[in-house]
Formats: sequence, C-alpha cells, structure tokens
Amino acid sequence: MNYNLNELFEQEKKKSTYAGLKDLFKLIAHERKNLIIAFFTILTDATLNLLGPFIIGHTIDKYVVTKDFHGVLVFSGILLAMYIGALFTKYLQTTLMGSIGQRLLYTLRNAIFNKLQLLPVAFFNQNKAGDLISRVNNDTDKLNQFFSQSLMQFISSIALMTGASIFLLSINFKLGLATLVPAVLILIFTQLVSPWVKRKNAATLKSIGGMSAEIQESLNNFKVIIAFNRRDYFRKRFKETNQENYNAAIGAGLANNIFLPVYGLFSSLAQLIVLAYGIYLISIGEFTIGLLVSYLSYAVNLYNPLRQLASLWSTFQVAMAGWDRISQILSLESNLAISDSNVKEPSAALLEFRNVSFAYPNGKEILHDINLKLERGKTYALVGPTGGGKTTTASLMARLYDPTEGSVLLDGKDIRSYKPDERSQKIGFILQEPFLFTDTIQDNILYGNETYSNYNSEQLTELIQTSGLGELLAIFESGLETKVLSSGDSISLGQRQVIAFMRAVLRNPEILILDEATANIDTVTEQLLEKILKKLPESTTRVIIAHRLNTIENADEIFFINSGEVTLAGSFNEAVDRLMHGKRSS
Ligand SMILES: Nc1ncnc2c1ncn2[C@@H]1O[C@H](COP(=O)(O)OP(=O)(O)OP(=O)(O)O)[C@@H](O)[C@H]1O
Repeated sequence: MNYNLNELFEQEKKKSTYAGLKDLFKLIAHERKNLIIAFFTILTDATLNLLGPFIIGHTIDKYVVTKDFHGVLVFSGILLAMYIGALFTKYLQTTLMGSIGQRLLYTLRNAIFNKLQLLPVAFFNQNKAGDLISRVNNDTDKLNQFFSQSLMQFISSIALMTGASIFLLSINFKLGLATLVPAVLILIFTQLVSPWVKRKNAATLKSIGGMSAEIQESLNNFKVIIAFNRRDYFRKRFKETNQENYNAAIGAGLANNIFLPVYGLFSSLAQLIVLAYGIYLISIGEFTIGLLVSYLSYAVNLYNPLRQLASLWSTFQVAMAGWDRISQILSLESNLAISDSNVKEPSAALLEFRNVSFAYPNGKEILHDINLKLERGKTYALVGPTGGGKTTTASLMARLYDPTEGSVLLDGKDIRSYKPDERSQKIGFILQEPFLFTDTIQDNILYGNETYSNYNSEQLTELIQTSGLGELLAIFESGLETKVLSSGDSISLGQRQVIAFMRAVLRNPEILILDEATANIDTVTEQLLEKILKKLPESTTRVIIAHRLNTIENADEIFFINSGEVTLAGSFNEAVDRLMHGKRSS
C-alpha cells in the first residue's frame, strides 16, 4: 500500500474548502458551546458597531440641524455606552477564541500523534520523519493561528458586512444595489482564485516539511558527515531545499497578496458610486445630507471589513492548506488491520508461512511463494547473503509487514487476527539497531512489558538475577539507573543490544527473534547471551539471524534465504558451503 503522503497528495482529488471545513468542525464539535457563545459576542459587537453610524445620521438630521443640544448630548451618551459595550464583547471574543485555538492545537497534535502510533512500519519507511514533525508542529499551528487570531475577525467582518448590506438596501434600495455590485464582483474573484492560492500555500508547507526532513537527516547523521567531511554536500543539499522553500514562499506571498489590492480597488469604486449616485439623489430631492453621511459610513462598514477579509482570506487559505496536510494523516487507515482468521487447514507449528510472497511498495519481489514451519522450543537460523531477505522474513514473522500474498500463521491462527498486544506478547524481536528511549535502563527494559510494568528497581533487580540476566546488568556501572541519552547515543551499540536483549527476554515471548543481535557484542558477552538463550524456557522458539557462523552452529535447522527463496540448508556445513559459493540476489 502506498503511504507516501506527498505522492498521495498529488494523486488525490482536491477537497473543496467547504468539505475541508466540515471535517475540521467535526473535530472540534465538542467546542460547540464555546463557539456559539463566541459567535454571539461577535454578533453583538458587530451590531453595536453598526448601530453607530445610524445613530450619528439620526442625530445630525434630527438634533444637529435643529440645534437641539440636549438631544445631541443624550445620543452621544448612548453612543459612548455602545462603544464600551463593544469593547467588552471584543475582549470576551478574544479570550474565548484564543483558548479555543489553543485547545484545537492540543487536540490536533494529540490526534495526529496517536494516529502516527497506529500506522504500520511501511508508513514510516515511505515518509521522512522531518516532514511528519513539520505536520505535527508547523501545520497545526497554522490552524491555531487562524482560529485564535483570525476566525473572530473573519466572522465579525462577515457579520459587519451583512449588517451593513441590510442597512444600505433598506435606506435606499437602488443605491444599495449599486453599492453592492463591487462586493459581488469581489466574491466571484475570490471564489475563482482561492484554489490557486491554497495550492501555493500547500506548496510552501510541503517545502517547509522538506526542509525539516533535510535538517533532521543531517542532524541524525552528523557523525558520518563529519567523518567523511561532507559538510559541503549537506550544505549544498540544504541550500537547495532552502531555495525551494524561498521560491515557494515568494510564490505563496504573491498569491496571498493578490486579495488586498483587488479588494482595495473595488472598495474605492463602491465609495465613488455612493458619492456620485448619492449627490445625484440629493440634487433631485430623494436623499438627505444626513442619510448620505450614514450611507457613506455603512459603505465604509461594508468595504473596510471586506478589505480586512482580504488579508484574513490568505491566513484562511494557509490554515486550510495545513488542514489538508493534517487530515491526510488522520484519514489514513493502517493496512495492518485486525481481521478474522479463516485458516482452512489447521497448523500444528508455532509459526508457519503458507505460500507467502512479499514485495516492498514499488519494489521487486523479495520473497516468492515461501512455505516454512517453526516448531516450539527449536532454534532456527536464517542465513544468506547481504540483502537476501533475512530481515524481511523476520519482519513478516513479527507482522511488521503483511505478506503481499499468502499468510503467516501464529499458533495455528492467521497472524492478522491477533491484537497488537497479544502478538507482541508472543513475539520478541531484537532489531539490528535496537532503539532505546531517552530514559533510564530500567524504563527501557520495562518498556512494553505489561507483567512487570509496576516493578520498582529492587523487584526488577531481583527478577533480572533470577532470570539469569544479572551478569548482563553488571556491564553497566550504575545498573538500572544508568541514563540513556538521545536515542541511545550515550551508550555503545553493543550495550544497546544487551539492553534490548534483556528487554526482550524478560517479556518471556514464545518466539524470540534476534536479528544480528550479537553483531556488536564482544565474544565473552556473546557467550553469556548464548548461555542465557539456552536457559530460556524449553518451549521458547529462537530465530537467529547472524553473519557470524559460530552463532548458528547450534541451530536445529538452518534456512538459507536468497533470490526470493527460503530453503532448508540441511546441515551447518551445507549452509557454510552455500554462503561461500552462493550467488547473491542483489
Ligand atoms: N524498507 C524497505 N523498502 C524497500 N526495500 C527494502 C526495504 N528494506 C529492505 N529492502 C530491500 O529488500 C531486500 C532484502 O533486505 P533485507 O534487509 O531483508 O536483507 P537481509 O538479508 O536482512 O540483509 P542484511 O544481511 O544486510 O541485513 C534488499 O534488496 C533491500 O534493498
């Protein structure tokens, strides 16, 4: 299955802004009450602001012209009270929308992160970590900015414009219609150019993701870069990505700025229409000066928010482009779904491959029509040339991937029918480069171990001793309290493998897979690991991938993996012979 988000984005039918908004509001449905309150404060604020010009016009015609200063004073007082009221509602809107924005950011980041935890290994193979980080951090913040800073002004502008249009039409219908013509033209223009503007913004967000991926890759591999003195190479690569981002940002900037001048032009045009047509109406006695003053104010009340909408519209387009990138992750389904097991012929083996074929997305077939069985309590070795498919075979055993064809049976049931916790309880997998979290060794050992998760250090130390792992723990001066920093970089790869080994063994799995798990360990420690492996419960099945031949000497069966085939090597000597003389697949 294709999980490449950037490729999928190009292929997908683009969602309309309306559909995008609908999805977004579903996510913040629980904020409905706060949104309604905010909406009403916005409406109140808009109404108070709209009543202003009407009262001014009324005061001029009724009290200023007739020099009734008492009336002027009363209406000035009313205006002041209204402006104070408007101030209060504005404050309420700002605090409400600010907190809704922050909560949205919080909810979204949690939702994306939780989704990422559910996605299969194939997703992470096909997407760069930096781009994903940028989606979690940067794209969500674009939405927050829109919600906490712009949405309120957005709704308030629309409310002001609607109110102003009603006043304009009700004061003088014909003049009102003429004033609204430029506004309608603006709406048509906005509708037409918005998809293009959104695309430009999406390109910028994509390039920010690309830049973040570039930074992440160079930071992760800084040792190689320094060792090979390839700073110039990464500098060049970064410069290119930065240039790409610069070009995209300039393009988006141009697109975003298109609204402001066009809106400005049309709003000046509307004022000209009001003035010219209004003066004409006064000259034929159909209009008064007071009404024209109010009218001009309403025209300003219509076109000023429209101008504000021009800048808000670009923020909205950026937010919607961000939302598209976020919702893309949220809508992904893991292809490692749990399904019913419908095995026709029963299997007595602990693990069985039935007609399994496998290819990585867009890649050639790595395994073709494989049948193999692993019995309880036996030790199996997987050997073969580099790139032959050993890790891939082991990954299928642990359901890191699903076969493209055929099925893997665990304990007689299709492995796809197990819940992830049941499956990982049965299978322990020590990866070639074990990953450790920034924490103590104790926490890293207990990671994912439900049985002992509440153990304190004394209990865990005792457990480690009784499980025969004491000598391994003794390698670390500070024992369980030893700190692991920055994904395991503070300790050696061999030490990392030892911790991963303890972690896997203490989970007491039915199958323990060791993928080159001793490749970086000294001979004495390796012998210690072998001793511990032998002491595992009799029913534990061991699957060992190793290039060092002594590691596989004691295996009950040896599988030779190459060129899409998995065959039984028969004896150790045959395996050695095939390794020495066999052709590699890649
Ligand atoms: N994530 C991946 N995406 C695409 N192709 C992959 C991926 N991982 C491995 N491959 C390809 O699959 C083939 C088998 O790789 P695999 O890691 O299973 O070999 P291996 O026998 O374990 O090699 P080694 O001894 O070097 O660990 C290789 O040709 C490799 O290029």
